[in-house]
Amino acid sequence: MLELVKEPLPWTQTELEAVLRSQHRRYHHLHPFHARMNSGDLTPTEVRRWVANRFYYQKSIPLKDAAILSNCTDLEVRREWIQRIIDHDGQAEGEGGIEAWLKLGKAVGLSRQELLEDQHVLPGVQYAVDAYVNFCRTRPWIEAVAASLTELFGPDAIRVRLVALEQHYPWIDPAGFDYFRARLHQAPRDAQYALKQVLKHCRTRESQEKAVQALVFKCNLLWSQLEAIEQGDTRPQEGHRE
Ligand SMILES: O=C(O)c1cc(C(=O)O)c2c(n1)C(=O)C(=O)c1cc(C(=O)O)[nH]c1-2
Repeated sequence: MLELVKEPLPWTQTELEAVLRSQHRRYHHLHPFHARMNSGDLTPTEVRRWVANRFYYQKSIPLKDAAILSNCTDLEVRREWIQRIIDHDGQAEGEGGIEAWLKLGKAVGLSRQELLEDQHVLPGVQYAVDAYVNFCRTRPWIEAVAASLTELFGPDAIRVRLVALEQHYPWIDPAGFDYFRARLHQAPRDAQYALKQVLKHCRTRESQEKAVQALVFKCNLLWSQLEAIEQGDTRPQEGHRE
């Protein structure tokens, strides 16, 4: 007898948005490392480890956005999305988010060279971030757009972090915090645009579930990144090898 396989009904846009927003529970603001950062308990070594390793994420963001552009067949989306690359790279020397993160590096005692040469990048961070770039290179562009939706949750976390850094870490030059201030207006704009695209393009239940999976994947990357940073370098140090 022929059995009809019932496709699950698509979610409405409101339902899809609610499922996407509910992934907040997986976001890295809940990680113990961020909790310790916000209560002022990180040592200078741990702050530097975080800044140096997050720089690897920051500098990979334009690579993943360029990958999205290269896969995106929609001219209007490309026209908007390109702004993200400009925000990070700037349009001239001394501009852009990557430069601002280098300034944060300087404020915590890390040289440009140390950051640009990945001198302190942990294997776990490198693998996690590279997996995100690879995801955006190989998956349909709308899934990569969905993965960027962690930025729906970012501004609240950054607001709390900014106050905590200024309050608990007086040894950091506050000029280093400009990066976070810029993200407070860039991230909501970016997240709203990305959400609009996902709601518009993901109309079947299958594509909607793929979008949610992409967001979960991205939350897991951010979580793994902090796990590695929390753990620190467990490799044998130079001179201690057999
Ligand atoms: O500091 C943070 O907690 C945080 C989180 C995220 C995020 O949620 O992915 C981003 C950023 N910062 C950020 O600075 C940034 O440029 C950025 C780009 C993206 C993205 O996936 O397109 N996420 C984030």
